Amino acid sequence: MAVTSNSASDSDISKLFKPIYLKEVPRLSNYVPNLQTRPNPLDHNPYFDTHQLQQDGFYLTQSDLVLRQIENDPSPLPRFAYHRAGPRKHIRFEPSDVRVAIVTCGGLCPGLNTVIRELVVGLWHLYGVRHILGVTAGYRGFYSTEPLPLNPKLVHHWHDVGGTLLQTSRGGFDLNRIVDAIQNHAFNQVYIIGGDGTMKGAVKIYDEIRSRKLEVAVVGIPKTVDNDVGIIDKSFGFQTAVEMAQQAISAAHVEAESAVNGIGLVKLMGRSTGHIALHATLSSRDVDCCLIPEIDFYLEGKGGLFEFLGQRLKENGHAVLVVAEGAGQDIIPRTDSQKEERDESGNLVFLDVGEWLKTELKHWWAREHPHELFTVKYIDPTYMIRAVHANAADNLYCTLLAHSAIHGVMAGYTGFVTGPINGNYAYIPLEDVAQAKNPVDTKDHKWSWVRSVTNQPDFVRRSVQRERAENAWDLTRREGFLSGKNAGNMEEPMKGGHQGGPPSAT
Ligand SMILES: Nc1ncnc2c1ncn2[C@@H]1O[C@H](COP(=O)(O)OP(=O)(O)OP(=O)(O)O)[C@@H](O)[C@H]1O
Ligand SMILES: O=P(O)(O)OC[C@H]1O[C@](O)(CO)[C@@H](O)[C@@H]1O
Ligand SMILES: [Mg+2]
Repeated sequence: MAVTSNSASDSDISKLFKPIYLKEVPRLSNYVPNLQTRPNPLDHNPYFDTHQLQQDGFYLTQSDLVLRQIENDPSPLPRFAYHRAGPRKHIRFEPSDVRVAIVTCGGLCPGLNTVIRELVVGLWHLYGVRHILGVTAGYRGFYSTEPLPLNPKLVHHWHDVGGTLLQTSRGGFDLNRIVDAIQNHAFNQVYIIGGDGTMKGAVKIYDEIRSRKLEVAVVGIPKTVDNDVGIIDKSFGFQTAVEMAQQAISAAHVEAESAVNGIGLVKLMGRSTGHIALHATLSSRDVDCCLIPEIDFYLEGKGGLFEFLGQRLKENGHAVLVVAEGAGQDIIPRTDSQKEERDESGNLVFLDVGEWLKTELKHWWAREHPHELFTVKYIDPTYMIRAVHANAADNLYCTLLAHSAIHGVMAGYTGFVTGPINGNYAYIPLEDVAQAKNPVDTKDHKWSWVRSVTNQPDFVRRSVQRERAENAWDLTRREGFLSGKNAGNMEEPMKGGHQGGPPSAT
């Protein structure tokens, strides 16, 4: 179909479109010689209309693609396409030979049990696989515990339960012992469900399996309540977490409104990204200020948080403040040992930004208005937003994810991740997903929308000014060193540990 326009000829329009590059996903046949091809057992599945299966369109082919960038903007960045997820006419595994391992790693996320359930049920009923084992307690479970045999009857109610009934853990990634265990148990399909760290581990497992030339397919199913995995539209469990966060915000609002000069402070999960805080703020509309890791903020002085909250208290008598756990970590004073503290997976242990803000708010008020009533009600729902079962939308999402993963693996894809891109499920190279991050884009309209809803200060401009001030300081210092002048007299610029005053250059 030709694209037409009133202002340009067809050929002019076609020149506007940038080329599209296909992101190929590895296949077992790339390194396993003489891999057999078999008809898909769905051909004879009583639940599928066999006549319809023979029609074009049910089985997906190499030409079924999903575009990552559906808008055609003038930026020089290339556009990418991925193979669409779904059943293929031919598969690469004999179902009776399949031995499946399913593992969950990292923090909890609503929907984990749904994904496990749907993997088991899908493998069993769609492809007739009977050897399905759950590796317990995360990566370390491969070499430290006996796997748990799974079947549809056992997992029947799992989608109704929060957490992961296979258990999870952080740390314990011992590559050789994991791949040895995969060999010893004769697993030939490994389904790895986890977040960014888990996906990095999955890449290493896939590389090792490939270098040992094992006939083992590896698929990653991205899980993260923080929504910090890139390329895919959003991760499962995220919507449920945002919904749960509403309850905390609503309680904070009630508490704040019922007090004289009341501040309701809610801390929400979000280690390096503020998606939960941002989405909860936009959907709640009770929030006066939202602080996320992607935006620097400061407390005192012109344009600071205190000035803004003071104004809100004057106007409305109360204010609600939502803060993502990773926000402000660079300005909370910490000891040297706190600077080094890491969890078992190597993630930096954060200080409680909510507790810190609560204390600072109280000090500020006592200083500025010593004779006026003031209350801060701090709500930290932490695990309550993720230790629940998935809502309806996430349950459906988890089911489609699990089935997409199964179809891809049975077709012989490996080293891949499945997830929705622009609403269509796709197969994406594992390595790409392990590297991709998904920070909140503070330059796009969604963040502007947050600011228009809250009217909070433009910390962006301030932080840019601070950056400029620091760069200017660096330049001066370098020049000082080069010219040998004043080098020893320079003071350090304001960094972590200060009380959040505005940059001196402002
Ligand atoms: N770079 C890495 N290489 C290999 N394994 C890793 C790497 N990073 C993390 N892992 C392993 O992946 C597992 C999960 O990692 P982590 O605890 O960081 O959670 P995650 O998958 O990022 O999930 P989330 O952060 O959403 O809770 C752990 O067993 C950890 O040892
Ligand atoms: O206390 P845990 O289980 O390590 O998990 C906490 C972390 O997990 C996450 O939910 C996901 O990474 C983060 O938001 C949070 O920092
Ligand atoms: Mg992580």
